[in-house]
Amino acid sequence: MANNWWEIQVLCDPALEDSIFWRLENFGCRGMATELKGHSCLISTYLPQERAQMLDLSALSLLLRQDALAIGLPTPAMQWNLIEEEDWAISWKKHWHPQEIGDRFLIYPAWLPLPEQCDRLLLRLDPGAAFGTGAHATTQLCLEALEMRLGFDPSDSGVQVADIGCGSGILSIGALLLGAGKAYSVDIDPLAVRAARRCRELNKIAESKMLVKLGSVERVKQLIEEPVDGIICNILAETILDLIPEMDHICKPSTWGIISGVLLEQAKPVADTLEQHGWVVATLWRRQDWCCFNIRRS
Ligand SMILES: C[S@@+](CC[C@H](N)C(=O)[O-])C[C@H]1O[C@@H](n2cnc3c(N)ncnc32)[C@H](O)[C@@H]1O
Repeated sequence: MANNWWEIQVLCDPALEDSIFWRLENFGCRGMATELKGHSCLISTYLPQERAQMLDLSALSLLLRQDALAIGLPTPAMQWNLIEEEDWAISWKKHWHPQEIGDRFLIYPAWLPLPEQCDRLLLRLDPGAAFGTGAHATTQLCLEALEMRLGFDPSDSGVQVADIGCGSGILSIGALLLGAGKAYSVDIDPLAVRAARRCRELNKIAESKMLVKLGSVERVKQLIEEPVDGIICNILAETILDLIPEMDHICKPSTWGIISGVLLEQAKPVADTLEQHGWVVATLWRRQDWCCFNIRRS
């Protein structure tokens, strides 16, 4: 069976070679090689694609930068790309299976025949190259947080949510399946926008109920007629820190938020920034190295 691989390259100060090797090895990388490039060292290694998602690789890159900063060395530059001749979108389908998340959801690959019986909310996906299969801890935390928020009250049908960084649209679709009335789903990646529209169709959701647009918080601001009831945002902490001030423009005193994509060690600056912008962190959930903030306006 053919596999795709992440090819990871790190250009670093030679003094960092050992610690970077250690990090990469612990991450599950194989076949490491180094070569000198002028005064720098280029480490190349490979990781089976199913072992990591982009968010994990971004987190690894951040960790390498932090290691270097801690000992006063120049920060390394890490880049990665998928390699394999065959079309990986076809290849990874073989590895992706239905997955139960929380108490309510069954994430279900689009290409499988529908189950005859199912007592869960069937969330059908064909994310292609976009993030959001439900396999990542942060996506799971957000879906579970949505379960706590929605689905108990018939008035949820009036609830409007903004899904910032929607990827495949998994969280918007989850919110709508739980009873929310409308989702504004935005992403800066055109591939994600295409995938989210495809997944909207797969789940037979009307376009008017799930607006999928290229952009970010500012795009939601243009689309909405009134502030949203809920904000869902699963992006890396660095981006979230930039987006928090923007969120003020789309919320009202009763707006709640579900914020994830944050590594545990980044929780404090994110919590501080949220508080500075009028949010109260009601609960902080963790899974593996990741956390999810359940927030509300103060
Ligand atoms: C970790 S994925 C989350 C996907 C999906 N919401 C989930 O929970 O699985 C983050 C997504 O945010 C998008 N993104 C990154 N920066 C963004 C920004 N400033 N505004 C909107 N989307 C952004 C990326 O393109 C990516 O699709």
